Amino acid sequence: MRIISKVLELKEYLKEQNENIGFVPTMGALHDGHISLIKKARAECKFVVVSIFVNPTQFLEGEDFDKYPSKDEADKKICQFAGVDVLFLPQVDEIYSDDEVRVVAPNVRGFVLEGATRPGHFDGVLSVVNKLFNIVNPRYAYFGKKDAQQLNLISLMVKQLFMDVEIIAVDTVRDSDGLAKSSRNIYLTPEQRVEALKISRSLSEASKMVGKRLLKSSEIKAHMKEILKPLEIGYVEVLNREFELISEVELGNSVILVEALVGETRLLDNVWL
Ligand SMILES: Nc1ncnc2c1ncn2[C@@H]1O[C@H](COP(=O)(O)OP(=O)(O)OP(=O)(O)O)[C@@H](O)[C@H]1O
Ligand SMILES: CC(C)(CO)[C@@H](O)C(=O)[O-]
Ligand code: BAL
Repeated sequence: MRIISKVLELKEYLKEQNENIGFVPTMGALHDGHISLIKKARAECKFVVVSIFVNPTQFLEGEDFDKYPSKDEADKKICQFAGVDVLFLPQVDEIYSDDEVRVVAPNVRGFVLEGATRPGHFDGVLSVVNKLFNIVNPRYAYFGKKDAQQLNLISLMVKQLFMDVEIIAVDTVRDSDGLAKSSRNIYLTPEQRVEALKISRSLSEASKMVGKRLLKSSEIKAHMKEILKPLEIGYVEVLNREFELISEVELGNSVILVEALVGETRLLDNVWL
């Protein structure tokens, strides 16, 4: 595995590889969710690039940019073990300059759900993903369904900017008790971790309701909100795969999403039905 920090060095190195590149962008502190993205890329592509970059522009003032978990040595070992060809570790001052050309998230889809609690977050995500795609020039890029809105907006960017990359969505990996793996789970105390299980439970209960053909969004949301008590709920929504609100679950075309605060940690989860 080559570890490269410089943009031009990476571009030169990738030019020598005449293979389709599979790309997995991350912010590090790698866990089984990231590993499943990397494994899928490894299985499907001859050449795999992983990036680790804690992107400052997607954090709002007062968020956890300065304390975002970092596990450099463990991350390198994980990538090596998973058969990654290149680990890209760019520096902030090479990725960004003072007066930037900007990518802006769409007015509606970029400012609802996560975008409502974190206005501007998706401008930062799309800007950096755009830059990373231009640097790596991947044929396939792998993103987790856990961050469903991010996945939706990146797919939209690729389509609307006519980019030559295929976005591959990867299922959410969970702990054995159901909690979706997330780098931020390490912020949880043991008690908060137990509370956090209400999030995945609310979604599995929602799936059961749908299994019994109770499809009304309002009923599903009310039931989930009961289960989530007393957590502070960011949102509970039933959407179609185009990310539009729907009043009834459409099987094969729906996503139920939750965001809740556990202590000070904002956790996301969703189920695709
Ligand atoms: N549990 C998971 N299952 C599958 N993919 C995941 C999971 N968690 C994260 N990913 C995906 O890994 C990629 C990198 O995500 P990131 O490095 O932000 O990790 P994260 O665990 O989502 O971090 P955070 O705690 O900040 O949300 C994204 O495409 C994300 O959707
Ligand atoms: C896609 C991403 C790597 C952009 O910084 C980040 O938002 C993430 O890790 O999900
Ligand atoms: N996985 C989402 C990255 C973020 O919360 O900034």
